[in-house]
Order: sequence, then structure tokens, then C-alpha cells
Amino acid sequence: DRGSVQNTPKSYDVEYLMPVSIGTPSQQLNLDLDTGSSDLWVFSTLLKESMVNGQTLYDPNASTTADKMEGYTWKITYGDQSYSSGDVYIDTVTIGDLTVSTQAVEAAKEVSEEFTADSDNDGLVGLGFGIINTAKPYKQKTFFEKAMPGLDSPVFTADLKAGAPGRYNFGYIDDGAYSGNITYVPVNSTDGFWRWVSPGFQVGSTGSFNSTRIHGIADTGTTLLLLPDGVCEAFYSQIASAEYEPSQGGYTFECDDSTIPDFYFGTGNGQMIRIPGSYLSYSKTDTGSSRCFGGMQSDSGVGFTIWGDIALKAAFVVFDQGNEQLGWAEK
Ligand SMILES: Cc1cc(CN)n(C)n1
Repeated sequence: DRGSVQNTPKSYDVEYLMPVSIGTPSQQLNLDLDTGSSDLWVFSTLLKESMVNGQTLYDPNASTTADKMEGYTWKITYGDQSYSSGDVYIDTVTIGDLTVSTQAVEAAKEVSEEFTADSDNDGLVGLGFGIINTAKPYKQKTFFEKAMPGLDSPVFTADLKAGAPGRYNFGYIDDGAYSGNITYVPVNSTDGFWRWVSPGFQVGSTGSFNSTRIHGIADTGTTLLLLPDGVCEAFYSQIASAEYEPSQGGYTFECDDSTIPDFYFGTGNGQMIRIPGSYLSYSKTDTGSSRCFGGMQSDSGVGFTIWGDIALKAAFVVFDQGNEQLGWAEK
């Protein structure tokens, strides 16, 4: 079996949403596929109205295939301190023509203000590893873990684009979606993340390669590229107007600064992925400001590197759960 679904970026590529059908008759919600967490949770009719602001709500009572898991609850807090919690149902879930008939659907009873404010986002599909699912008394499998045994190949792929729709594929690799070769690197899933080691980086097409192992996670649910301080300093030292602005919470530079270099990260076997300089200017710091917030920021607040959407949209990425490896290709 296999599946394929289009993803669509919100403004500034802050997140990528995909249509997901839940229940019978099907209820379509727009969800954020997040490889940095492992709960499938949705806005639901269990929420107080004050927590809802335009989102589509999953109504388990309107689904003939929904079964409440009595006594089960879930609660998740993300790296950006946003959170949600609620009850657990089993229901049928379809993503891109791929159906899991007994998926744990975590129905929200409470969401933090960040989620309430994000009216286009109806919830998340966590495609990290199930060991960090938050359901109690027993953790639940991710959508991919439930689908994997029936797939042609135990992989899903992420093709995120800058300012344009891309695609998530399940169970196969579309050889037309990338150029050159796919370089595979081992994944350590002990912490439930797609954690891998990059051999190093290079700033600019004429810069030298810095062989320094960078331990980090591939996270479709994080917008920016969060790297060690030394790497950020090497990058921003090449941008004339760049400076670290604590009041803005990170590195900024003049939006019209023409010296923003490309950033390359190693994946292995000498292969590198090139992130165009244009991807590394995220947004104006404030309306009317001449300064822009960098797409690359320090990972010091998090404690490990996060290869978020800024990096992922420069590549075709294979999440190979069957072999616990990540594949990286240019496109
Ligand atoms: C809601 C959400 C998801 C993620 C990445 N895993 N963050 C940082 N916030």
C-alpha cells in the first residue's frame, strides 16, 4: 500500500498543512505533520468555545466508527512551550488515500493560546517514534507505525517547498522528486526523534568545509534552523549588517543586505545540501522595519540542533523507519 498528499505552506512557510480525513462519514481537517513529536491530536467539539478561533473541530459523536478509550488522557508540551491535552478515541484516519482503520485520535479538551490563535491549523500528526507518545495509561502508535506493516516500503518522504505546495509520500520513494543520489545516515530513535549526525558545514560556495559533527533532529514541525552557536557565528560573520539582537530574540540583518551567503550542511559520503541564502532571511523583525530575522538561530535554548523547515525545504528527505535511517537528496 502507499499514499501521497499535498502539503501547503502558510505565510512565511511558518508551517505546512495537509488535509486528513477522520471518522465515518469522513471529517476533513487540515493538520501539521510534525516529525518532532508523536501524538496525533485534533481540535474537537470537546473544547470550550473560548479556545476555538475558526478551526475545524473533530466531533467523535458524529462518527459511527469512533470508539472512546475510557480512562485514557493525553497532554503534550512542545519546545516553544505551546501545549494541548484531552481524551483519546480510536477512529479511522486517511491521509493521501492511505487509511489506518484503528488510529488513536487524541481529541483536544484544552489548547494553549498559540494554537487558538492559529486558525488554519486543526491539529498535528506526530510522526516521530511512538515511544514519546503522551497517551496514558498506555502510549499509542503513530499513524505511520500503524500503517507501516502494509506499506510497499517502510518509509515516508517529505518534500517541502519555499512558498509553494509540496508533498508527503507514504510507502514509496518518488525518484522524480529529487536530483542526484540519496545519502542515507543512521538515526538514533532512543529519544523518540529522528536524530542524526551531520559531519559538518560550509558557509558560501567558496567557503571551506568545517568538519564538526552536528547532532540534531529532522523536525518538520519546527519553522527555523536551530544550530550550535559556533555555526551561527561562522555564518553571520559573513553578513555585513548582521548582529545578535537580544530584544528581537536572535540574529537580525538588513533585509536588503546582499551578502547573505548560501549555507551547506554535510549529510555523509561527501554530499552536502545547499540552503540558498534567500531561505535564510525569515521575515521583517517588525512592520516597516528595514531589518530581517534570520532563518538560522542558535540552538542554545533547546540543547540540541533542530533541522527545521528552513533546512528541510532545501532537500528531499526520506524518513526510513524500517531501517532507522534518514535519506537526504538535493532537488
Ligand atoms: C506545535 C509545535 C511543534 C513543534 C516541533 N515539534 N514545535 C516547536 N511546536
